[in-house]
Amino acid sequence: MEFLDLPSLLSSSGTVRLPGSKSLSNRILLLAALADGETEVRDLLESDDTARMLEALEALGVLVTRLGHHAYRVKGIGGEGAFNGFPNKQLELFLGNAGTAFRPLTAALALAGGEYVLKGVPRMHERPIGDLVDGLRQLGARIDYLENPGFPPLAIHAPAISDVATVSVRGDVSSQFLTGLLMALPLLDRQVTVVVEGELISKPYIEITLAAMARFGVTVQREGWERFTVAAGARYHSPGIIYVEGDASSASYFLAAGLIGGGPVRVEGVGRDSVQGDVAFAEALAKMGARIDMGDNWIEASRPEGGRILAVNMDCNHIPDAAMTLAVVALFADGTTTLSNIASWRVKETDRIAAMAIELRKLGAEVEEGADYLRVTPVPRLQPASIATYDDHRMAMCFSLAAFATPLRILDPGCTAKTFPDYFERLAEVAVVAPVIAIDGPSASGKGTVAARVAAALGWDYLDSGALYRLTALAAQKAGVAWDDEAGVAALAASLDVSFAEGEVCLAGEDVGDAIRSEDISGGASAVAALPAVREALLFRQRAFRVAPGLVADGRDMGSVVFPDARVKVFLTASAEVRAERRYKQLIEKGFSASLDKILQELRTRDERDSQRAVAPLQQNVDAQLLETSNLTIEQAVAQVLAWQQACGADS
Ligand SMILES: O=C(O)C1=C[C@@H](OP(=O)(O)O)[C@@H](O)[C@H](O)C1
Ligand SMILES: C=C(OP(=O)(O)O)C(=O)O
Repeated sequence: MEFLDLPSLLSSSGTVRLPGSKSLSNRILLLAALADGETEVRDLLESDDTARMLEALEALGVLVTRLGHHAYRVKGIGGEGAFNGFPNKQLELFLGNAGTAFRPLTAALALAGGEYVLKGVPRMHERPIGDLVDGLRQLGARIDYLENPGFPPLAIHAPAISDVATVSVRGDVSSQFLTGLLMALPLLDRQVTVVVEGELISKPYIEITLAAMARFGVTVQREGWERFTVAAGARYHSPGIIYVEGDASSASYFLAAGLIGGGPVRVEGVGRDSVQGDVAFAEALAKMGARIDMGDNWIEASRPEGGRILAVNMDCNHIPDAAMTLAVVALFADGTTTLSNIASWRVKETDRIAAMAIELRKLGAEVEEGADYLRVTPVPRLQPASIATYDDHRMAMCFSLAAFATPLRILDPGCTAKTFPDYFERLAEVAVVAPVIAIDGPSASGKGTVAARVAAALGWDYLDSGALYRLTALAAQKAGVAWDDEAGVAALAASLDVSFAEGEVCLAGEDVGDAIRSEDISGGASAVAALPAVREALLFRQRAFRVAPGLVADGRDMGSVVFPDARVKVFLTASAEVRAERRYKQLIEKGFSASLDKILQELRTRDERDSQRAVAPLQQNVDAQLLETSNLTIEQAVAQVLAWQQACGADS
């Protein structure tokens, strides 16, 4: 599985231009398709969810022209006279996991006339749609469930339109059912009132629907949240050019980064004037201690000097998507945070209450999960973990913020494509990562000594990566896990409790420097090194050393594979003769007998093998500084690395 390893994040600041709002993009595309005239949609979100809507509209016969720079021209199919439906009347459509495509298109196609099959990804087939179908059937729609009653996939047939004037729809599972009905009603050309049954959830999304319909010339009469009436003769008319606001839910990750990492972090594209309910996330964040500044089209979040992050009890029904971000902010709070009235989380991209609880616990937090709430109690030190994302873009995005507390691995990071394909690139622009100095070099070059001393001088952590396979073999032996038990050894490798200092290698607090050099463990090291899952786990374990204030790592592939983004990369070497002499002196000092000639011979053979091997051959990378230490003392070599580090700036 694809993964992305995030190092510890130290601080945040900067500005992010938000991608277009998913909720607005898909509504505007559908309304533009149903309207008369051409609509130029600017700043459209380009992501999986909007791609599904665009594909569907084009398959239905709507002419869409891509103008570039997130602009699209949609030629509406509306016009004078009765609505005749879409040009293509018999189709199977695949709508992925896009609720904002599936629900509104179900309603529009059920009333438009035609034979359609609507499908999605397996998870979409577990997301309810029965309340919408029930509402549409009252109007005469003919819809069959192809698998489980109440769930997609659906077969839609030409309707036998009834003349009822009032229909009811349940609003307590998803507001998208009411949205879908309202958007489709102008196709009927007569007055219909929708009565909402049950407490409507996610209310601000209905405001988005009403605002979008209004931009296309249809005003819905409403009585609070209970009754909505679309008048006879209501028709969608193109507004000509329409701009899509930035996505307020996507803004939540950056605003939260502003609070957790200090900020200020500014998002552009939404602000005071937004029609999206998720701008209320800013208020929620303010309750947790953020300083929020807002303009017409921007919001900025920061942490006041010396400010703490405060635990809250909050009803999050009005911000179901952005509230997931609060659950991760809660990891940094000064007590227990409770997010309530979020039952709808259970029927979204995944069961988000369950998924959130499982993944937060992996980091060490204490979590209580209820039918419609989540309670998070943080711990002083979070632990590195591999975070599963359940094909849920928001799981990937909100958990990235936990990197302000610990390095972590995000599994399947590509799932952000649902609404935010380049999320992690944007995050990298506003987050400062823990610095790392990567020192690679041949054996006996003295890189370990230099690296450990540089780390001590800077007060940073030190990683002797060369010892890790040996340590894994030893840890497995101690735990009674066989060296060929791939999953067992990988699990141990991922959570190896090791620490390094000059001349010392500790496993669970015990110095095992000599134990890992035994012949037995050497054999174990090569056995476990052959297991792919162990290699992957150790890659993460190495990266998990990258914590504040910084890391000095030595090995053979530190700069090329493990920390390719290290700002200071050093290739530390010395002539084979000098290295042989250093090794010889070391052995003699320890009381071993040794032959200089033999050591030299062995070193040459090893150098040859290391530089010839196919995987990560030992060589100086183009971006590494050469530190030739044949004529340098250890102190001089250390001073040189420190000078390079300083030249990179204090935050490198
Ligand atoms: O109408 C919309 O654009 C949305 C409504 C909300 O769903 P529910 O009404 O199902 O809570 C929200 O979670 C979803 O991401 C988008
Ligand atoms: C619930 C979400 O999506 P959908 O539009 O598919 O309902 C979401 O984006 O968090």
